[in-house]
Amino acid sequence: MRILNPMGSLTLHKLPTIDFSKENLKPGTTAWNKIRKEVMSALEEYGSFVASYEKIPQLQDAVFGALEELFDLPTQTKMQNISSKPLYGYVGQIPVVPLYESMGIDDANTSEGMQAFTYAMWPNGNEGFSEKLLAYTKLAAELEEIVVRMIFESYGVEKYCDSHLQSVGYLSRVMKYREAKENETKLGFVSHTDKSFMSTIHQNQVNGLEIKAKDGEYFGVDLSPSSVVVMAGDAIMAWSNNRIKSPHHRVIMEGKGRPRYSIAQFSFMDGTVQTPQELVDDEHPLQFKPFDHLEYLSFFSKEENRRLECALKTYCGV
Ligand SMILES: O=C(O)CCC(=O)C(=O)O
Ligand SMILES: [Fe+2]
Repeated sequence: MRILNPMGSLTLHKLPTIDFSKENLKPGTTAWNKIRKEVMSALEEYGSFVASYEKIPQLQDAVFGALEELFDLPTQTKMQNISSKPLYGYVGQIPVVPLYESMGIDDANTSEGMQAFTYAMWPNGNEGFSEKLLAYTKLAAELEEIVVRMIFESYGVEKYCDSHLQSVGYLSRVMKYREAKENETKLGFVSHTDKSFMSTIHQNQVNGLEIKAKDGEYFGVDLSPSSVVVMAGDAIMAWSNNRIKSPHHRVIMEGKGRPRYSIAQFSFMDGTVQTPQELVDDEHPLQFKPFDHLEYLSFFSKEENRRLECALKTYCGV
C-alpha cells in the first residue's frame, strides 16, 4: 500500500496488523494456524508487527493516568528507582534526547515486582498504581507468550518452548516524551535495536515510533488504542539463527500538543541464549555463538559498545 510518511514522501511500508482477539485462541486450531502464518511472515519481513487485542482499550485510561501520576513525582524521587539491570535505571535530561524521561520496573508482570517499585516511589506504596499497571503488564506478557509459542512451533522446536518460557523474566520501561520546543530536536529516542528476546510497546494516543525496513527506510507506526507493537530483540535474532532480525527503531516527536507516554516490556532469559541445533544446517550455518543474555546487556551498557553497528555480531558473531 502507498501511504504518505511524516516527511510527505511516499512509502511502501506499513506494519502488518494481526488480530489476537479471537476467543479460545488455542494451539492446533484453524484460527491459531492462520494467525501463526501472519506472525511469521511479518516477523521475517519487519521483525515486528502490530497486535490488536480487544482487552487492551478498556485498560488505556487507567494505565496512562497512572503513568502521568508517576512522572509528576519530583525528579529526586524518580531517580531512586535503579533497576537491577544495566541500562534500565532512571533516565532524564540527557542533552541528545532532552524530550525523554524513563524508569525501569523489574519483574513488572508480577505483584512483587510492581510492589517493590511502588514502595521506592511512594512512602506507603501505591495499590491503585500497581493494579492499573499490572493489568496491562500481565496481558503484554501473555501476548508475548502466545507469539513465542507460535514461533517455536513454526520452526519445529516447540519441545523447547516451555523451558524457554520458564527461563524468561519481564522488565518494563515506562517513558514520557514531552513535545519539542521550536528549534529543539524532535528526536525522542535514538535509533537502536532492542537487547531483549522480544519486546512489546504500547502508547497513549500520540504516535512517534518509527521502524527501519530492510530497504533502510524508516516508517511511522500508527497505533490504535487496542494495539501493541510486538518486536524482535537481538536475542531472538541469535536464537533463530538470523531468520528473524531485530529491527532498528527510533522515536520522533512531531508535536501533537501533548506528551507521549509509552510502556515497553522486554523479555530477558535467565541464562544462555543458544540457537537450537534444528535451526542449523548446511544452508543455515550457525551465525551466533551461545551467550549469557545478561552479560550481553552489560557489554552493551558500556559507552564504547553503544555505537557499534551491530553489537550482537561483535559480541558473539561466528
Ligand atoms: O517509546 C517507544 O515507543 C519506543 C521505546 C523503545 O524503543 C525502547 O524503550 O527500547
Ligand atoms: Fe526499543
